[in-house]
Amino acid sequence: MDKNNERECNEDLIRERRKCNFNIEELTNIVDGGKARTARRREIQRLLINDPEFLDEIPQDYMSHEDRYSNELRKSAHLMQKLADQESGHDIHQDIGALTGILKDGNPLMVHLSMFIPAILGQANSEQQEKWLGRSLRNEIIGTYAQTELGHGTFVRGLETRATYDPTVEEFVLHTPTITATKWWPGGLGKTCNYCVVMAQLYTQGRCYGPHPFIVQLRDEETHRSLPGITLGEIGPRLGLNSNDNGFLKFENHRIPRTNMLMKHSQVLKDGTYVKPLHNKLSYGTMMLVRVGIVGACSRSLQYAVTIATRYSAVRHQSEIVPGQPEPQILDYQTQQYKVIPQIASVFALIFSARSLSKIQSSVTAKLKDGNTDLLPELHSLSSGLKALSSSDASWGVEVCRLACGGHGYLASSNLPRTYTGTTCAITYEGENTVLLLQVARYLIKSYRSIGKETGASSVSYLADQTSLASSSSSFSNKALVQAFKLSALSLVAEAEARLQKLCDMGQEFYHAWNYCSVLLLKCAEAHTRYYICEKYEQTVDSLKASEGVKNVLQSLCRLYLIYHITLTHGDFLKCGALTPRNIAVLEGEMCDLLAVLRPQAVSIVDAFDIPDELLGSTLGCWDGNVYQRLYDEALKSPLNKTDVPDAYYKYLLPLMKSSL
Ligand SMILES: CCCCCCCC/C=C\CCCCCC(=O)SCCNC(=O)CCNC(=O)[C@H](O)C(C)(C)COP(=O)(O)OP(=O)(O)OC[C@H]1O[C@@H](n2cnc3c(N)ncnc32)[C@H](O)[C@@H]1OP(=O)(O)O
Ligand SMILES: Cc1cc2nc3c(=O)[nH]c(=O)nc-3n(C[C@H](O)[C@H](O)[C@H](O)COP(=O)(O)OP(=O)(O)OC[C@H]3O[C@@H](n4cnc5c(N)ncnc54)[C@H](O)[C@@H]3O)c2cc1C
Repeated sequence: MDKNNERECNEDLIRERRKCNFNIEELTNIVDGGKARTARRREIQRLLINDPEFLDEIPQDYMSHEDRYSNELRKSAHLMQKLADQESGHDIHQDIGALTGILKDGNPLMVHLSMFIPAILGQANSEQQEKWLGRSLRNEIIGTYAQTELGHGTFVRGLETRATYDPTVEEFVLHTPTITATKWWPGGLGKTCNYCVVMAQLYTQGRCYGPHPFIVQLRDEETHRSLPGITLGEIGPRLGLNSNDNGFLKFENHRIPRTNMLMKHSQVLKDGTYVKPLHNKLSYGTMMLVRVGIVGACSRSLQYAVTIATRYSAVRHQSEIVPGQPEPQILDYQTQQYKVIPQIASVFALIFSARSLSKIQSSVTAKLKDGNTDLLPELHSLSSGLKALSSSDASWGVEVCRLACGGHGYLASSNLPRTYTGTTCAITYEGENTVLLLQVARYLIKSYRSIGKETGASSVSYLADQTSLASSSSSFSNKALVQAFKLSALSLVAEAEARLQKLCDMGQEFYHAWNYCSVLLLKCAEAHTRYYICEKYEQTVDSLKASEGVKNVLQSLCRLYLIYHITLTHGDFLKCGALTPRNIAVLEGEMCDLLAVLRPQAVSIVDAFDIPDELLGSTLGCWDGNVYQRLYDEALKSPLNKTDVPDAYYKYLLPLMKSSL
């Protein structure tokens, strides 16, 4: 689509784009993380969208279960080949964002890329990397990450798969002792992968040392047949991601060499001696890494959904605001603005916190190389909290965007249903959100109780700021609003700690008290993580070197985000005295003003997300706004439209209609 050719474009969108008062390209660079990143993303996307191999012969929704898998595997393999053919020197994980939308519904090689290779990088020692890293990067072997079992996903310590060391032959025996120990869910496990990293309980010298990672060959490298002692299969249709072959796996006393235990952090020596790691949760490192990646992935899903909803809201006319006047664009309704524009604001919140988290991760990783694990709990807490809030915010945001598109948003061709199912899964996988938030709460309570002890953990240093509890601000600057979030989080943590302590003082065991307070603890974790996001948003926008137009747009979006979230949880702000009822009323009024300020810029802001139509894949969100013709053309692709009278009519309807004659 030639974006300079206005003749092919819907008139409403032309008018919207003429209202733009900022430099779109500059904002695109901010979204991508710099000019060079924008250029790289565009280079990759051009490479992909001009390649006919990525086209589907028929829309996926009309394909059989087998054909969907096969079609997506075809494209995934082609994509991997294409990326491998690219000039070297690029980190493929940096480029993952650019690939959003090219593979449509959970591709079978995703976990190879996002977990198997990172597991080798993070858990294998240098000899093991020598053996498996190059081969997996060259796609000579394809792997997955097999941790979850039928009986246990959340509680990793409860996994039942066993890896028992046999020093006489220097091998581990992998075994699935019960039905509930069957590995269940890993992406690509069913039919695609020939290797995997398995998390299994390590037994040596008669003792269990807990879950550890092992690399296991599953299928013959020539015939692709499952190896003896291994049962593999696919788990069946899911809410979404149905092009993937999420699988199951059972071991029947399957033997692997000792050197297949991934030994970067802990080892089993030839005689069976266990050498423990520097920190006993280092074997959970792959999960932590992916949680960081999920924050960025959620921001991208939301960019897709809100681009579709905003453009559609500009094109769609319905009802009337002024009686008797022409039907307005639905984007003119304040309630529609309230659906869509906070989601635009949310995209930037997620982008900026993803970037901040990624920086922290790099510095923790660098420290780990020197044997320093001090900041691991901080990273665990932040990555858990941000994974949880980003996935729930984005899932809710995508759903709101679908609702904002009325009936057409329910159509597969809008690409909103698939964007939703491809986002909501992140609430569950890689650590179910409630469970991760309770991990954050655990860290908060522990930190609160150790106030005064220097831990170097900056995300919780505010818990020591007891004086701020008593002060409510009369100023409404963005900084002051962030302070209100801080106060709200601090007061919730203080309240939860006091409640826990009271229950313990009354004679309850700590773990029962914990469970009894867990709804409040969840709120603490959410408030703490929300404060983190708001603080990063405010700081990033404040310190941004940008033109006045871009800065103004981002300031307004940031302010909208702060006020929107205050209004959603205003009870917490009132309860701790951070804000008064009058303050809340004033802020609610200001929120509506901000919606009006941002409304004329909305289409241009989503244009700055710069998502090519071919990747957006939506009849409602295309750049030219030619919505109705596209909806009609897509409907014609339904196989039911091949004939005027379907066979089913003769088989079922005709006999029914004639039965009473
Ligand atoms: C690389 C680019 C990536 C791009 C990504 C793009 C998008 C991705 C797309 C698709 C891929 C994803 C597919 C999905 C794959 C999966 O789902 S894999 C399976 C994931 N499974 C989970 O996440 C399981 C969740 N459960 C857990 O993580 C743990 O069981 C638990 C943390 C909930 C509890 O562990 P447990 O061992 O029972 O510990 P506790 O007793 O609760 O706590 C003891 C202390 O340990 C601390 N801790 C726990 N985890 C960590 C950690 N990772 N690091 C540091 N510390 C940790 C915990 O805070 C406790 O500390 P204290 O004793 O000091 O309080
Ligand atoms: C699309 C998809 C892809 C996946 N891919 C992979 C993969 O590649 N590899 C892999 O190993 N796994 C994978 N998984 C599995 C995934 O990681 C688990 O489903 C997830 O960790 C949740 O575990 P669970 O299913 O055991 O849920 P459960 O823990 O059984 O959760 C059920 C309910 O119990 C609650 N609950 C559980 N424990 C607690 C607690 N301690 N406190 C309070 N509430 C609790 C939860 O909050 C939830 O409401 C995938 C899952 C999905 C949906």
